[in-house]
Amino acid sequence: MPQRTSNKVKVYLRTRPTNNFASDIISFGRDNRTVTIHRAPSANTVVDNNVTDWSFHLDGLFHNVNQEEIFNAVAKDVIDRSLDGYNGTIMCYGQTGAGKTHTMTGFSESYPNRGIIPRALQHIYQEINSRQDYSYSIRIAYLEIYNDQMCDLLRTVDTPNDLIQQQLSIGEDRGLVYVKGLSYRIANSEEEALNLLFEGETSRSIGQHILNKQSSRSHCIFTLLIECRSILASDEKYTVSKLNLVDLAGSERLAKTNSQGIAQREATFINKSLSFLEQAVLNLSDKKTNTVHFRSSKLTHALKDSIGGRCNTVMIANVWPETQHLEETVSTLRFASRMMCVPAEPAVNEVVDPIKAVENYKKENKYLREELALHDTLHGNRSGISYEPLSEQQLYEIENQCRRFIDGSLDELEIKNVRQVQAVFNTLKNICKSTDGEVEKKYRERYVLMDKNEYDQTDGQKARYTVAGTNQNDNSTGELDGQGFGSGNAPKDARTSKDQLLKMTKNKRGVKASVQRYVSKLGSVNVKPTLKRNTTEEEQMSRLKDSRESTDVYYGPPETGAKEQTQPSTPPTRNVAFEEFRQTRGSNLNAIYQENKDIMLAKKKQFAELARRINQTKGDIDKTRMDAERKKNERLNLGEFTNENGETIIDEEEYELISKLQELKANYRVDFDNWKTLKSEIAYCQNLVNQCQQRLIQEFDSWFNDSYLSTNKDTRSANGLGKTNQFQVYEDAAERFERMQKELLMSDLDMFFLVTQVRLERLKIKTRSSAFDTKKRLETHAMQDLWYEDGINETQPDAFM
Ligand SMILES: Nc1ncnc2c1ncn2[C@@H]1O[C@H](COP(=O)(O)OP(=O)(O)OP(=O)(O)O)[C@@H](O)[C@H]1O
Repeated sequence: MPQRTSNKVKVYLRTRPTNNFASDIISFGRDNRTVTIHRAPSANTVVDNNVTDWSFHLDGLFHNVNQEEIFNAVAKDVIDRSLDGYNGTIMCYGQTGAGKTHTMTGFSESYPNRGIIPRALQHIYQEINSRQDYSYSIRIAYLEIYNDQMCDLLRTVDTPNDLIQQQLSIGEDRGLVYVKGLSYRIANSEEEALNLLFEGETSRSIGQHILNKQSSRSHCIFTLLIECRSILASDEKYTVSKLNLVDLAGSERLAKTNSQGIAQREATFINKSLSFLEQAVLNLSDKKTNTVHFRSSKLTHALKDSIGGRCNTVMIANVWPETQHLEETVSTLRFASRMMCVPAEPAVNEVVDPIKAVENYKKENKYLREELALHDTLHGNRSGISYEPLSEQQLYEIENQCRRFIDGSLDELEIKNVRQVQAVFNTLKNICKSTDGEVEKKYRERYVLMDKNEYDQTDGQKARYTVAGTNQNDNSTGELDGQGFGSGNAPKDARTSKDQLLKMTKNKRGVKASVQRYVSKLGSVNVKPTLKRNTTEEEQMSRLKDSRESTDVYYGPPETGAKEQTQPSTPPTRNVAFEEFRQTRGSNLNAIYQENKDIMLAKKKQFAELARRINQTKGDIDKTRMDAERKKNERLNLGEFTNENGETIIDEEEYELISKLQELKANYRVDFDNWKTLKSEIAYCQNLVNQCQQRLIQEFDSWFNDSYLSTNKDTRSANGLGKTNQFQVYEDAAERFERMQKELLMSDLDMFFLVTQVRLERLKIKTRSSAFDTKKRLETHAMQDLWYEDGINETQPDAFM
C-alpha cells in the first residue's frame, strides 16, 4: 500500500464484517485508498437537493481483514518508532458497534482475534529482547474517561470511585500532558503487561443497547511509558516515549439505540465529548486557526499531546457498512478526512540524565586539565600556573591588589589566568558598587535628591534644595524625607532661598569631616576600573608644561554634556564643589597655581637658609671684630712697631683676624645681595600665586554657576566668568579663597592644630622682634611674613650689619 509522504496524521478505514454490506452504496477504489458512497435520491420527494455522492481518500482501506493484517499494516510501525523514542498514538474512532474495541483489544478469549493492544505488548517485549544494546523500562497506565470523569483502571488500593476521580487531574509540563494521580505500573515482561491489561479490562464500564450488547460506555486510553537507555554508550541522554492506544466510545443516535436512563445519559456524554474532539481536530487541521480548545473536555485535554504535532499518530476509522448506518459511516469518513489534515512532525523525546551529565562533565574537565597541563609544560614558562578555583586567601589578595591599583600605589595587575582575570573584574565591580552605595547614602543623609530634568522644569534655582518634611499639602509626589530620590515637584514654600541656602551651608560645618571623606569617595566614583592605572604626577606635570607652552590652554566653563553625566542632582556645598573643581575642570589652573606656589616655597626656603647664613656670618663678623679689637689694643699697649717705611707692624694672629674679618664681610655682602634679589623674586612669586588664586576663584564661580546653579545655558556662556553668587555679595575673591581654604583646613583636626601652632610661633617672633631697632624689626617682619605665610618654621635672622 503506497504511503502518503506528507507529514500528517495517518488514517485508515476498517469495516466491520457484515452479511448486509451496502454494496450498491459503498464501493472501494482500486488504489485501496478511496471510498465512494453513492446514495440513491429519495423516492418519496419530487426534488432531492441533498448530496448523494461522496468520495473520501484515506491512507488505506481494510475491508474484511483479520486482526493480524491490521496490526502489521497500521500499528507495527508506530510501536517500533515508540521504542526509538517517538511518541505514538493509535486511535479507533467510529459509531457504536463498528468494531473499535474489537480492533483495539479484540477477544481476550480468542488468541487469533486478539487486538492491537495485546499484539503490541507481545511485539514490544520481543523487540526489547532483540535490542541487546539498550535497556528498556516499561510502565503501564490505563485511564478510563466515563461521563467526563477520569478513572484509574489499574488502581491497586480499593478506594471509592468518587475519591479516585477527585484525585486525578490533568497537568502539563513543557508541552507534555500527564494525569496526576494516575498509577503507572511497571511491567517487566509481556505476561505482566497482559495481566495489567486484563486487570484494567475487568474494570471498564460496559453497557448494553440494541446495537451492541457489550458497548463500551467510556473512552479508554491504554498508555505505555517507554524509557530507553543505551547500555554501551555512557551518554547522559536517554529517551522517554509515550504510546497511547485509544479506544474511543462510539457515537450513537439515541433514536436508533433507544437508550434511556443511565444509558441515555452516558450517550449524551459520549456524543458531547466526541463533538469536542471533532472540534479540536477541526481546529488542528485548519492552518488559520491558532487556538485549539483542548480543555473543553477531559478526553481532548488528555489527548492534547497525542494528536499530531510531535506525536506519530494513526487513526482507524471503524465503520459498519450497512445501509442503515450510512449517515454514521459518512460522518465517520468526514471526521477521518479532517483528521488526515492534522499536521504531525514526530520527534524523539530526548531527556538529559543530570547525574550522568555531571559524570561526563567531570571526565571531560579532567581530560581538558591534563591537556592544559601538557600544553603549559611544552610552552615553557607557564608550567607553574594553577587552574584550580581561587581560594578565599587568593581572592582576598586580589581585592587588596585591586584597591591598591585604584589608589595608585600599585602600577599594574599581574595577569596569570582566566580565573584571576574574572576575579579582578568581579572585585572591581564590587568596589564600584559599594562606592556608589556609600556616595548615595551620603547624599541621602544630607539632601533630598531630585532629578535634574525635573528641576529644570521648576522655576530655576529656588527649587534646588528642598527641606525635609515641608511637603504636606499639595499633590506633589516628591520624596521629602531625605530617604529617597525625589520624583516630583516640591511646593514653593518648601523651597529654600539663596540666603537660607547660605545659612544652611554655613551650619553644615559640623559635618565637615564627613564631607571631606565624602569628597575622597566622590573622586573614586568616577574611576572606571581598567587595567591601566591613573597618570602619575610626573605625567601630569609634563602634560601641564606642554599645555602651557601651547598657549591654547582652556580654562573656560565645562562642556555641558560631559558635566551633566557625572553631576549629582543636588549641588554639593561650595567647599566640596571647589575641591571637585580643582580635581577636574580647574586642574590645569590649579596645577599652575601649585607650581607657582612650589617655586615660591622653594625660594622661601632658600631665603630662610640665606638669612640663617647671614646671621651666622654676622655673628662671626662680630666675634672676629672683637678679637681683632682686643689684639689691636694689646699691640697698642705694648707700643707700636713700624718698618723702615713707617708702616705699622702687626703680629700673625692679628693679621689672620683682620683677613678673616674682611673675608666674612665680603661673604656677608654677597649673601645680602642675594638675599635682596631673592626677596624680590619671592615677592614676584607671591604676586603670581595671588593672581592664580584670584583666577581659580573666578573660574570656579563660573564653573559652579554653570554646573549647579544656572539653568539657562545660553546666558551662562554669555556671562563668561559666570553669575555673581551669594558669596560675592559679601566677599571679594581673595577673601573667598582664604575662607574656603580655612574651612577645608578646619575640617581636619590635625590641620587645625598645625595652624594654631603656626600662629603661636608667629606671636612669639613678633614679641621677640619688638626689642630690635625699627630698621631691623621691619626687615625681620617682612621676612617672617614670607616665611610663615605657608607654614615654614625656619630660624629667622636676628641681626643685621
Ligand atoms: N472485524 C471484526 N471481526 C469480527 N467481529 C467484529 C469485527 N468488528 C466488530 N465485530 C463484532 O462486532 C461487535 C461490536 O464490536 P465492538 O464492541 O468492538 O464495537 P464498538 O465499536 O467497540 O462498539 P461500542 O462503541 O459500542 O463499544 C462485537 O461483537 C464484535 O465481535
